[in-house]
Amino acid sequence: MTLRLTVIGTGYLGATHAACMAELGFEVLGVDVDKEKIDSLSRGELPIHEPGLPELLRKHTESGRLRFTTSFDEAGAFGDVHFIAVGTPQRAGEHAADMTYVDASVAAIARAATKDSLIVGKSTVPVGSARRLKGLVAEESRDGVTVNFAWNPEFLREGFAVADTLRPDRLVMGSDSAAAEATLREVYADAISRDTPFISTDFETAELVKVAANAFLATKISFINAFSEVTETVGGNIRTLADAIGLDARIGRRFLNAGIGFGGGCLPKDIRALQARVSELGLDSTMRFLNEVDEVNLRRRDRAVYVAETLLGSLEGKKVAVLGVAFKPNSDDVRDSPALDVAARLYSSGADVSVYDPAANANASKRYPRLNYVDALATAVADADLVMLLTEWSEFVNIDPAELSGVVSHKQIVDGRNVLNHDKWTAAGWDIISLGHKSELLELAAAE
Ligand SMILES: NC(=O)c1ccc[n+]([C@@H]2O[C@H](COP(=O)([O-])OP(=O)(O)OC[C@H]3O[C@@H](n4cnc5c(N)ncnc54)[C@H](O)[C@@H]3O)[C@@H](O)[C@H]2O)c1
Ligand SMILES: O=c1ccn([C@@H]2O[C@H](COP(=O)(O)OP(=O)(O)O[C@H]3O[C@H](CO)[C@@H](O)[C@H](O)[C@H]3O)[C@@H](O)[C@H]2O)c(=O)[nH]1
Repeated sequence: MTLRLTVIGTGYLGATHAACMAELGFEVLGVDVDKEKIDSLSRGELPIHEPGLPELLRKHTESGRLRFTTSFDEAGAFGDVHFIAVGTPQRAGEHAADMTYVDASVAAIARAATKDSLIVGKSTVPVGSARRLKGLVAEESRDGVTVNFAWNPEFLREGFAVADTLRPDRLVMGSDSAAAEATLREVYADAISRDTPFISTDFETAELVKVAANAFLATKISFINAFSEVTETVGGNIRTLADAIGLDARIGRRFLNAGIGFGGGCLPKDIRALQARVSELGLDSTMRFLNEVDEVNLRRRDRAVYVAETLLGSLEGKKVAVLGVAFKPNSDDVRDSPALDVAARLYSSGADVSVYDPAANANASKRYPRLNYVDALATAVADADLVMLLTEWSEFVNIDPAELSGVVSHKQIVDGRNVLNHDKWTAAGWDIISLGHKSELLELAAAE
């Protein structure tokens, strides 16, 4: 009989996992404590922006293969495998991860399970959590019901979440049970049949693989961004530098795009949680370099604000058009978004900030309601003293500068993501300043 799956937590990760598992042929029940979200998903309406996901959600809610509930009792009676996909945000005022939601959801589903089943953690957690949670499951599960436990970290990227889930580049599971491994191999049979590497290991390795991957990616971005501080001072082309080192197969070109740095619901909080966890383990200096990774990253945002302030003399009363506030293109996610942070800081310094993002305006306006959100690029840039491209949506990368030329007050643009063609913009009479590049214009403005 085909396995029945539940996915507990139906946010960016859980909604994707649930719909993709339905696409693979499983009967799936999504569970969340957020009733509004569950109602929306039950109607086949996706409350987030994720390319390809609305179609899958509609298809499988219509077919009945994918349902949603707020009831753990229903989930406990239904599921053979329960995936945990709830949030592990940074604790307020601390670096450590908040495990409240994971603990609560694992305990709740262990209590509710009325048949032998497997709980599989997917959320990103501090090392040592899985072994502790396995103990919690043993305490909470009912007499006569065997509830097994495994850890299966998730590596999907927002914007590519569907493809990454249906065609992952690797599968990692931590467990101490052959039965748990056999069940997860059944869940992932489709990917395994295409020779996707399936790494079966212990709990600690599985948990660490996840945070190590994100720490490495964050380090790679801050590495190139640290060099961008050098090229901003001495000259040189940061993109050519990245291309040239990226051609060394040991280094690779991906994740060497300099700009305003990384954000989102994962990399920033995960490097901080990793540092906090190793400090708890008494290894205070082991991950100290991640402090620097974080610092370099945050300095990029300072740089973007500095460039705007310097070009405009003072921000007071100046009109700045911000293009993009999502933490990356093809997403509506503004968690720890560098772009939104910069926009908010420009506003705090007195600028009149017009924001246009193809998908993230609504989420951004919940966080910073005072910015002026508009629903078209042309409206955002109208009469602007300065245009700042902060998230590299293709709509912005492909702008024809001639089309904006008559619309703005001053033809000056800051490329916060290093994606615009300087020659094209300069030929159209624009002053263009890219983060990571030395600029005479900026030096002149700073000297004034
Ligand atoms: N977003 C990603 O791309 C991604 C990728 C890999 C791993 N992760 C990890 O996955 C986890 C979830 O991330 P996310 O971005 O989907 O977060 P999210 O905030 O979008 O979703 C979390 C969901 O969990 C729900 N929830 C909270 N407590 C619950 C409970 N007790 N029972 C049921 N539902 C509950 C919330 O209502 C919310 O809908 C995090 O640990 C994150 O680090 C995320
Ligand atoms: O060269 C680069 C690449 C990325 N970024 C920025 O880095 C952030 C993160 O980008 P990305 O990693 O593509 O997005 P996420 O969806 O947050 O995915 C990361 O975090 C997820 C949650 O843990 C993991 O599952 C993924 O594997 C991991 O890539 C974004 O702000 C990007 O703009 C750069 O500044 N330069």
